[in-house]
Amino acid sequence: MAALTKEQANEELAKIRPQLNEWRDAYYTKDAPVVEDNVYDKLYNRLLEIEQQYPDLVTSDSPSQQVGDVTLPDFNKVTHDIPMLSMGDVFSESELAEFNDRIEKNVGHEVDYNVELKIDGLSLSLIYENGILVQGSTRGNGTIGENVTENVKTIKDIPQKLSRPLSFEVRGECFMSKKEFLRLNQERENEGQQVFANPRNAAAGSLRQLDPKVTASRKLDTFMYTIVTFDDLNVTTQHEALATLKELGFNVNPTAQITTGLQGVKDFIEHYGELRDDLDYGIDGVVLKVDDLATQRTLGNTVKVPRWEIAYKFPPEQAESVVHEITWTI
Ligand SMILES: CC(C)(CNC(=O)c1ccc(Oc2ccccc2)cc1)c1ccc2c(N)nc(N)nc2n1
Repeated sequence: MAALTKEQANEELAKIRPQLNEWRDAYYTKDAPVVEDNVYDKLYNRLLEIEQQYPDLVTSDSPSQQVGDVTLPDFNKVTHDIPMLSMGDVFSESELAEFNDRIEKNVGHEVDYNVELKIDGLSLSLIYENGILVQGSTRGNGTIGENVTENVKTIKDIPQKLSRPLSFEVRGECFMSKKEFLRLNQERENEGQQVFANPRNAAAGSLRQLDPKVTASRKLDTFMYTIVTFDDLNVTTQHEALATLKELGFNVNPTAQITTGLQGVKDFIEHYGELRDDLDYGIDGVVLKVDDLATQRTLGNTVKVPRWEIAYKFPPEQAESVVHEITWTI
């Protein structure tokens, strides 16, 4: 970044902070985005860049100090003993290479990555006691989320009773398929109701419902991707964790692959960048996770994001008709 004087940094931050806070409030509390994710992400990364250069300019109301959604006042709140982290994100292969270099320098050798599609939904935590689902919650701000247990019990691909009496927490993404999104919006249009802007907002608006019967009337799905406590499971890699989740009856996205170094990652990104419009669920990128869990623990996490994973973000999807026009024009 071109070096800013402290004065210039202060002026730019004074403009960026309220703009990001306004966009975030609309995105989380009203379930309706006012800008595309990549516009928000780019300005947010600019804020982080400047705050990194001048840490004493960070203010408590800066968006970098509040992670994730603001929980609505009318939901019971839950505290996440282990925070639900968000993800650092990159937009180019050169930034991917920088991430990989940082990892290899830190651990001293090449690492395997488990590469996964980044599902464009909302993060969900499920807690089981002796194999029984006892709590479902949203990420909220990462530490305090919303209790949506009764709503989660209406989601058909979430097991209410596991095949083994395990007591643990699992996390994943709750999403609405494109097919269900179109059906729901058609129904709302027929009833003269406001339609949802995109499947992510439709999923958020359906899960964060005070009336579980409304949630039950919407077809929500999940892809689970994290077992938070591994002690009583002999799982040593992220890839094994996904296989264990599937074996226990959770819905797991079938595309995850282990790759060594970056070439496999780039192939995965190219492959699913092309397949994206044909998938029945929204993806907004690809997530690289250091596959070995002990290495993940060595690398640790910052306050907001794990150091051992990164999200490579795709450009925003556009309405089908617009994409065809642009293709023919080119
Ligand atoms: C990686 C993680 C951020 C989950 N992981 C965590 O939330 C998490 C939480 C505490 C962790 O460790 C801690 C333990 C104790 C204290 C603090 C952190 C580690 C990871 C994430 C988030 C969104 C994802 C998404 N949309 N799609 C896919 N495919 N994967 C995703 N993965």
